[in-house]
Amino acid sequence: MDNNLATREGRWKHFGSVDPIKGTKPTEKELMTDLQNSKKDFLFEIDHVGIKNLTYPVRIGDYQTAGTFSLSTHLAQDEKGINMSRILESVEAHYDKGLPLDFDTLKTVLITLQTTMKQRSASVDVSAVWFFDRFSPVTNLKAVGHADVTLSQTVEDETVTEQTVTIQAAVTTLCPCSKEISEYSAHNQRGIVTVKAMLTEAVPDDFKEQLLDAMEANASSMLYPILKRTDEKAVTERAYENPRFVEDLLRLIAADLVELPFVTGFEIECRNEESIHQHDAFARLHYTK
Ligand SMILES: Nc1nc2c(ncn2[C@@H]2O[C@H](COP(=O)(O)OP(=O)(O)OP(=O)(O)O)[C@@H](O)[C@H]2O)c(=O)[nH]1
Repeated sequence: MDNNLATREGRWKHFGSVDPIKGTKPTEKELMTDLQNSKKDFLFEIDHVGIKNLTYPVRIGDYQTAGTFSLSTHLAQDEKGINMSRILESVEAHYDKGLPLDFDTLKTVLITLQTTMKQRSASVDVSAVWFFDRFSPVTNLKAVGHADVTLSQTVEDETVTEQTVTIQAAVTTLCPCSKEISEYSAHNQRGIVTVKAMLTEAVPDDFKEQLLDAMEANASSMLYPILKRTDEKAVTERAYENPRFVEDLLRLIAADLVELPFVTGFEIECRNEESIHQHDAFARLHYTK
């Protein structure tokens, strides 16, 4: 074998790598131009500038999961750019085996971000799969269920000005019309429920659980990871006893959300993946208290 191929460096050169040139630009940070910090009239202030699609570990309860982050700040008219590296530094400052995915932690991240960027507002959206313990209805066997969750928050001058949570979960709906007109049986389907709730700044620790309960308890049946025969009988009969049109489910969830004191408004969409059609049925409403 060619001696040059016995080392990495030799192989790299063999495959076309070349030595770095002796450059003329500074290599020490203090001597580098800080273009982002240029000050003059740049025509417009910017509402949001930052990063998207950042994947970073988050913790929800006992489970660690992957969060997809968007983080941004305001930018004044006389500043050319933000120091983007400080966004990750602000997240890292509050990292503890994953970033705890709750509004208190997000607020501390945003205040760190706003302060280090010297801007008047900062915003975050984090989407993650929310894993939780789910027990089968009769045999009480534990397994892991999941829903999709997005937490969004904006702070201005260290005050929370906007806070929302979006939860998407799947349920069973059994068709009331089918039950009514058929000699036996009724078709059912998987319903996808999405709730975006506008929240007061103070929320109870179990705010996600309360919202998910409104979404699932009002369906014909909720979904379970493990079902033994006794569970399956209970789930099947529960669905037959609680038939729901897509409109029924939407309105019943809305009625529960109106009663939650920490919810100031909401948007709900229910979409049924129809089992007797190739299309889906859907209903959507928004409500401000
Ligand atoms: N402002 C801005 N930065 C960008 C953009 N795209 C990439 N960057 C990155 O921003 C990084 C520089 O981050 P800064 O935080 O400004 O680095 P720095 O000035 O050494 O950091 P400080 O010591 O905190 O001031 C570079 O590595 C760029 O890759 C962009 O469109 N706008």
